[in-house]
Amino acid sequence: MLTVHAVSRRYGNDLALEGIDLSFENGVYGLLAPNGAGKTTLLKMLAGLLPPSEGEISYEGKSIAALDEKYRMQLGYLPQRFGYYPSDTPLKYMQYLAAIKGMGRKEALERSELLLEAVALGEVKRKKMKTFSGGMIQRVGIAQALLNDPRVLILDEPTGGLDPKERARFRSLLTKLGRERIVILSTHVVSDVESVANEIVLLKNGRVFAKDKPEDICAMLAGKVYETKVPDTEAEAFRKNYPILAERGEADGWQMRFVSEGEKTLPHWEPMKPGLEDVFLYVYRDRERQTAEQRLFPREPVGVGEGGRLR
Ligand SMILES: Nc1ncnc2c1ncn2[C@@H]1O[C@H](COP(=O)(O)OP(=O)(O)OP(=O)(O)O)[C@@H](O)[C@H]1O
Repeated sequence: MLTVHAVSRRYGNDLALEGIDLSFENGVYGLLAPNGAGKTTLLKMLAGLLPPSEGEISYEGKSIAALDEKYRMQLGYLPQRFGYYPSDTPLKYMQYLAAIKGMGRKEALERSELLLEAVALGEVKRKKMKTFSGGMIQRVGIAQALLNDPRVLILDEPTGGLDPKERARFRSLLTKLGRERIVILSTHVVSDVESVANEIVLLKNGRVFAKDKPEDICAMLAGKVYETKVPDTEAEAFRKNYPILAERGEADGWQMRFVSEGEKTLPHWEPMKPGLEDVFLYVYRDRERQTAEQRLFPREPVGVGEGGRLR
């Protein structure tokens, strides 16, 4: 088990994270928050690359700072940006990293080939990485994080640059990996983790806002999400009264998806099952930005989001 106990992290006088308590067992954990919320800071501390300003992180009951090398042997880490030589092939790059980790030549070659196959780069393993797309590079990053068959796998925004097919393949790889290790990944894209994470961690204002199964996180908004058609003349007032999760401009008004905290409902409000994206949008709603946006684009349709959902 990996535990975070009363951890805070400062940068100068700024407190990026405060009083973080978390524990992770085998499974997939999605660390979900908008940019700048402290995801990278938390992951770097979990990877032992950044010391907490206060508190302690321990693995199997021992401080990771004290375990040091022993912890690193159990750890796989994919940083947000990783360094490689563009003229290297993925196979050469993997073998080089395997050598650094102390693997013998034969084992390094076998393991590198196996992992490159697993991320569907087997056919291009001897091609120079400078010819690769962003998604292919990201898959090399995922493969290298698995070189030492880690018990703890930490991935910082691993799906950046992946196309929808690559994302789907990555999600199925995650599910397999999470069966026998701790997998923690950060993202600000809800659909990356909604279907595969055993638990979601939401960070807000430098603290843990929630840590729960996706369905229990969604239950936070149970009975509070509705959709309705609002005529143009009433749209402005409606937006002021209710947090809007999504809206779409149509010929006869606005199709609004919104949250109502009150007991009172209207007959033409259609109750909706809340999804993780609804909770994300609600928890991280930014009233000032929404107001400014509405002033700038008062009648612009917002469009349809991923998966055909309104945004
Ligand atoms: N080295 C640093 N020096 C000063 N402030 C930092 C440093 N690293 C991060 N911060 C600040 O700490 C806060 C959290 O940043 P962090 O990078 O952890 O967030 P994040 O959720 O990972 O965002 P992103 O996805 O954009 O990387 C931000 O306000 C950021 O400006």
